[in-house]
Formats: sequence, structure tokens, C-alpha cells
Amino acid sequence: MIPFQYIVEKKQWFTPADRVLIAVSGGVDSVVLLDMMCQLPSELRPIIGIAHVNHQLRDVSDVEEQFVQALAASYDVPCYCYQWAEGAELQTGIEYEAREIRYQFFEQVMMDQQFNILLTAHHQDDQAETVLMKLIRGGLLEEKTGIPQQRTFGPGKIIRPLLDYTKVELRHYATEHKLAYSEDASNASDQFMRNRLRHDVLPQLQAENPQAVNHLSEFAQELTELMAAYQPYLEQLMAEVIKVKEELLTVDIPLLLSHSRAVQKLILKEGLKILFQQDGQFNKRYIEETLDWLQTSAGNSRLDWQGDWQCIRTYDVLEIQRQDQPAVFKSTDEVVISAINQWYPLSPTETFGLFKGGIDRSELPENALVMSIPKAAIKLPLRLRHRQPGDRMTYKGGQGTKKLKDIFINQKVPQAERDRAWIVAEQTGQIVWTIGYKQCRLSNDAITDTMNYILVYQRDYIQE
Ligand SMILES: Nc1ncnc2c1ncn2[C@@H]1O[C@H](COP(=O)(O)OP(=O)(O)OP(=O)(O)O)[C@@H](O)[C@H]1O
Repeated sequence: MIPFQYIVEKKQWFTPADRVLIAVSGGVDSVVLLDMMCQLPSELRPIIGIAHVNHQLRDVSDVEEQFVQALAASYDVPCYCYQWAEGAELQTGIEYEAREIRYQFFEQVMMDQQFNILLTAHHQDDQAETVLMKLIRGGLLEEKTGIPQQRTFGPGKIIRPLLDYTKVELRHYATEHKLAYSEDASNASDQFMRNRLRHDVLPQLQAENPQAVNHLSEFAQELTELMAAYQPYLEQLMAEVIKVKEELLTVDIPLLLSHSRAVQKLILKEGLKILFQQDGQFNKRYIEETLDWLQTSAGNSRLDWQGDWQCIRTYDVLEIQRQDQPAVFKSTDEVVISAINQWYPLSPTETFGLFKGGIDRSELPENALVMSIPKAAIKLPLRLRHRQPGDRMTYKGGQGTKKLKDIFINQKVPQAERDRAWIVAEQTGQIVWTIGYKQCRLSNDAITDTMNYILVYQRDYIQE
């Protein structure tokens, strides 16, 4: 076991002038931390205080509080206790609430008593459990760094000096130094995921390799270091490629695409993290989806994410913003339809949706134009765009393909209407529908056939 004094000297977390508050629950970890801190030689030892929260959740809570107070007296350090009266009445969410209350109290004591550092007794097993939980729950890679050894907190910072020790080492220390401590009852129950990992999963992993806990915490440490190493590089790239202003993310597309796919993903992810700060988590799938679309789209086009956000490409510039931003409701030249059963706005007055067959016609908007086509005949995504020179399509009742221009001429469509008409192309580029004018040969009338896709276009003429 590495001597605590050695770690303190190396990390230089505090000086004798610092005022350090130690969170002591009375369990073995925090009792050991308190002892280690009090045993430091005077040239390393800061001014120490203890904070304890009596959650009143168990019969022994009061006994524990008395125990912590007696412990403080034995080391001759001040002890600040808080009795949480409401704890006894709470039925659900106790863990979360109790934790919130604890940290609020710690912060209050730090401010009132001029402490600048808070210590908690999290150790290597806590770290391994945290990493495992985060890996199991999913999320962003950078969230898998586990418990940070230090971060800002209240009027100063919080430090976890025991992250280098395993629970076994701490128990060993307690036995060796004849330290008394109490057992935490909530840890004995398998009610929470953390406890299940602690009691079932981690022991099995350790049976495979006794160093498993150590390796999980090493993983968190190395990931933290790796991220710290690439952070300045990433920040520089971000400054060149991306701008985030309030709820608008602007991207320089050629610059973004000039980097490797891995770097493109990092840049976009960082940008989205800033953009979504207030809006909770974004879906990681957006990153891949957006990059794929940027590779294949050109000119003016738009991609709608499921949810409230959309990407608008205007040649070399990508803007990501909320769908209800008025500025985006201009008619763009291309909209990619990748999701089923969802409406996509095409302009302020037009919407388009791709639905599964079998729908009831009465569920469709009254004035909608509808086309039905066998699912097997088209590949998604669909692209909605306006006409381009050389466009041809097959059509119902016709032979081979026909120039779109001739279709318009035959139907005497005015020039302005030709420019504004929407053309639906499937993934291979084949035109399946010139909306309002012609459907491709494979289309049929069977809306109720579940083997079909139903394409629906709606235009609100009244608002125009
Ligand atoms: N009732 C308490 N009074 C004072 N300190 C406590 C108390 N409970 C926990 N602590 C401190 O917090 C540390 C971690 O305890 P535990 O893992 O139970 O809590 P946590 O704060 O919920 O952890 P996390 O931050 O990982 O959610 C303990 O080692 C101790 O330093």
C-alpha cells in the first residue's frame, strides 16, 4: 500500500495554511481518511474540520452521529453536524435527496467556517463501480472518466485523496491502526445498481483477474489524461470550424470535411454538446447521420433530426438550429427523408411525410396528395428536391422514361410552377414522384396494403 504521506507530497493538494473539511459518515473509508489526514506531519497537515450529516434514515443514525462527534473530539478537530429531519419521512428517491442535502450542507459549512477544500473518501472500488455503471448505461465517451480526483466545489474545490486505494487496502489500514467504524446499512442492500455491481459483478470480475478493479480505475485515469492531452488541439479546431451562438451552431463544411472522419465526429460532438447544453442529451446517432448527409448532399439542402432540431446546408455553410426558428422556413432545394411516420416541413406552407401502408385514408389531411408504392421498389432515404436539367422518370401507363420537361409541357405547367414543384427521388436517384404531376410506373392505389409506403404531400394554400 502506497504511504498516504507520499501521495500527499506528490499531489500537493493542500498546504498547512489551507482549511480542509473532511466529510465523515462514520464508515470505514471516511474514518481511515480522517486518520490518515490527522497523522500527516505538521509541515503537510492543513487545518482540519469534520462535517457529518445525520440522515435520520435508520435507527442507528443518532448513534453514528455521536460516534463521529466522539471521533472528532479524540483527534481534537471541530465537528459540524446536520440532522436531516425530513429524511425519516421520505419514501422514494432517498439516495438522491440525501446526497443533495449532504453536499448542500458541506457547501454551507465551507462558506460559514471559511474552509476552502472538501475531502470525501471515495476509493478505487467506488471508481470501478462508477466506470462500470457508466459503461453499462451508455452515453458519451467523456462521461466514462469516472469520479474526478478534484474539481471546483462551493467556495473552493472537492478532492478525493483515496482514489488510489482499494477498499481492501482501507480495511487493512483500519485493522492495522485499530480504528473503529460503523457499517453503512444501505450498502448492504442490493436495492441499487451500484450495490448490485459491488456485491455480484465486481467480485466475479475479480475472480477472473484480481486486478480488475485496479484496471477499471486505470481506464478512467488514462481516459481523463488522454482527453486532457487532446483538449487544446480540439479547442483550436473548434475555433476554426465551428461557431455556436445562443441556439445556432454554424459549421464551415469544407473545413470540417478536410479532417479525418474520427476528427469530424469529435468536432461535431463538441459543438452539439455546447448547443444542447440547456436541452439535455442529444442522440449520438445525429453525428453519424449528419456527417453521412454532408458527404452526399450539395448546394441547398436540409436534414431534419427526429425531435426539434434541423440542419440546413447553404453550399459550404451548415447551420443547426431548432425547427421553429422562423428563418429556416424558406424553401430549400433538398430535404432528406429518412424517418417513417414523421412530417417534414418543406416550406412555411408545405409538409411531406413517408408512412407505412395500412393507414386509414380519413387520417390523412383532407387536401393531401398521396402516392402509394411497394416498399420493395424504393430504397430510403428519399430526397425531395426541385427539377434539374436532364431529369427523366418512368410514369404510369407509359413506356420507358420520359423527360420531365416534356411532362411539364404536356400538362401546360407554367414556368414558375415547374421551378417550385417538388420531385421525390429514392436513394439510387430514380424519380418516383413529381408531386402534383406524375407518379412513377410502380405506384399503385393500394393505400391499405401494408407492403406499401405511402408518400403524403400537403400544401396549405390559404396561408400563401
Ligand atoms: N452522512 C454522511 N456524512 C458525511 N459524509 C458523508 C456521508 N455520507 C457519505 N459521506 C462522504 O461521501 C463519501 C462517499 O460516500 P457515498 O459513496 O455513500 O456517497 P455519495 O456522496 O453518494 O457518492 P457519489 O458522489 O459517488 O454519489 C464518503 O466516503 C464520505 O466521505
